Amino acid sequence: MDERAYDVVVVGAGPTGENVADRVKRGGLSVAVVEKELVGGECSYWACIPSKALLRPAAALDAARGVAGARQAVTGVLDAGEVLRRRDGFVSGRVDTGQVDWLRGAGIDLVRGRGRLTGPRRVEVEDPTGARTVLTARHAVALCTGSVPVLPDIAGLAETRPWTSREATEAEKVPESLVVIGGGVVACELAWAWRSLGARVRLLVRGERLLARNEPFAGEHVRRAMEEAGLDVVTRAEVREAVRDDAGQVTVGYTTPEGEASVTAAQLLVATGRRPATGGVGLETVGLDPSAPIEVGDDCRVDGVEGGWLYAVGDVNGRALLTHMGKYQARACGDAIAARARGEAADPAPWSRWSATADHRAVPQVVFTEPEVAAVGLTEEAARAAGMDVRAVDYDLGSVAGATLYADGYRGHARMVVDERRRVVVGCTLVGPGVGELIHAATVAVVGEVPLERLWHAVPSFPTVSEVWLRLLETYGL
Ligand SMILES: Cc1cc2nc3c(=O)[nH]c(=O)nc-3n(C[C@H](O)[C@H](O)[C@H](O)COP(=O)(O)OP(=O)(O)OC[C@H]3O[C@@H](n4cnc5c(N)ncnc54)[C@H](O)[C@@H]3O)c2cc1C
Ligand SMILES: NC(=O)c1ccc[n+]([C@@H]2O[C@H](COP(=O)([O-])OP(=O)(O)OC[C@H]3O[C@@H](n4cnc5c(N)ncnc54)[C@H](O)[C@@H]3O)[C@@H](O)[C@H]2O)c1
Repeated sequence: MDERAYDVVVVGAGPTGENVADRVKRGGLSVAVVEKELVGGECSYWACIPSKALLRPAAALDAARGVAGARQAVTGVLDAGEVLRRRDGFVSGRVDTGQVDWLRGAGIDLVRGRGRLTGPRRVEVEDPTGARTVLTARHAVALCTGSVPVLPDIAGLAETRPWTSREATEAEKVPESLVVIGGGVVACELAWAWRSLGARVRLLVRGERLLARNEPFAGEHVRRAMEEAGLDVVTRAEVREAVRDDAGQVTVGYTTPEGEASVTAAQLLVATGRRPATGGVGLETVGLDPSAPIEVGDDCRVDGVEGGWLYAVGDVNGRALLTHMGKYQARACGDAIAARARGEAADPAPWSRWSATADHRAVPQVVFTEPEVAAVGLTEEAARAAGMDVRAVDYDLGSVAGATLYADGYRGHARMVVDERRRVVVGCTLVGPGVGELIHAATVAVVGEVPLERLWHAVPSFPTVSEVWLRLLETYGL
């Protein structure tokens, strides 16, 4: 068996693994990345990139339709074939040559195959032909294996061969109709995308509202827009069973407080969450329980491993399932590995460069529905649950001058959550067309713990939608 030694071995070449490898290489260490599928990971080929490519044309069309004068120039509907072709361009035919070239250029070795820990600092890789290579790591192994979709235990569901986010982002044809189980980000974005391309869509949501992790008004705005677009949203729906008939149609039976109901469609998408991809990675060979979540510190070093050489970074540690947060963790972790290899302690104290501190209080996220939902930090409810004395300040985004210019009849809402003891912003949620590009200002305020009195001097330009900051501060009482 081929055996090679490196300073660092990274398992998984998604955005997280690529960034860990990049940082340790910049830190002067040799590094190999193991990848079983495509360099670039889920994000590049079946998640962020193709889903946003599917959603962007509808947003562009809505933007034009929202402005008198431009509206009259838009007389047709989306060209679904062109949208799918554009999406295909972004995933490069699911060939990873470009990303492999980047790895090579950065001096990072790629080992294709499935990686598995077989003991301390040891990773065995099996390639598709069955050939095995052993990689040993002088300093660290970083598991960056991502996450996999969860299929709930519903009678008949697996036999219907439902779409997960993979099939829903790579489909080559618009289904005539689609049932979606779930009310989170994947469900909302992909329901919206396929509706915009012409599918009849029904969303079956178990809870009371869409996007339940966000401020309640976020889901309410999105639901209203969906219903206006002819998308059917059923809340408090408990799915009982699913069956696909000989003609290929899927029927899903569900129960609501009003009674039993069913829906038949050409396709079914299950979007009920994701779990860390820890299956078969050999955690038991290094003394960890493979059925338990991997516990890590803020430098992503795994707790309970003798010698402290194992790290778990990105989706696999379950801290914040977002590409930008995986990359952020990768920068902290990669720099910590490189510093420790130089003999430095690299203490992951809060806000040090070796700590992913923002994971706890300042995770930004944009949901690319129409309206968009952009949020960072804590919701009012989460802040109260954390024991903070907070005040939520609300403002109708549609009455900001910049918003009225941006779109006729602009509808949106903003909430700023203020920690009253420290008089700093701990959370912000914006809902409305184009708000995704506004959220970074809030992220800076939250991470910087900027006192409101100083924030007052951050003057937003007139007439931009960002003037909502002035209005929020005035509403607060400044
Ligand atoms: C539909 C959808 C849309 C999304 N949209 C967004 C978005 O707009 N913005 C955002 O920030 N996040 C988004 N996300 C989340 C984002 O995709 C993930 O947070 C991100 O991909 C995590 O990166 P990662 O590198 O940790 O894992 P992944 O991207 O999953 O990469 C893990 C890699 O490890 C490889 N691997 C796994 N096991 C092994 C093994 N044993 N050996 C070798 N290789 C292995 C896999 O093949 C894969 O390439 C979306 C997710 C979904 C499902
Ligand atoms: N734009 C973005 O940033 C973006 C886009 C897509 C995905 N993501 C990330 O991917 C991750 C996964 O997204 P997701 O939407 O799959 O997960 P999620 O956890 O956000 O939502 C899961 C949904 O499924 C429902 N659900 C769970 N079990 C169910 C069951 N048995 N029956 C019916 N409904 C059930 C939940 O109530 C919830 O509505 C998220 O953490 C998100 O951060 C991000």
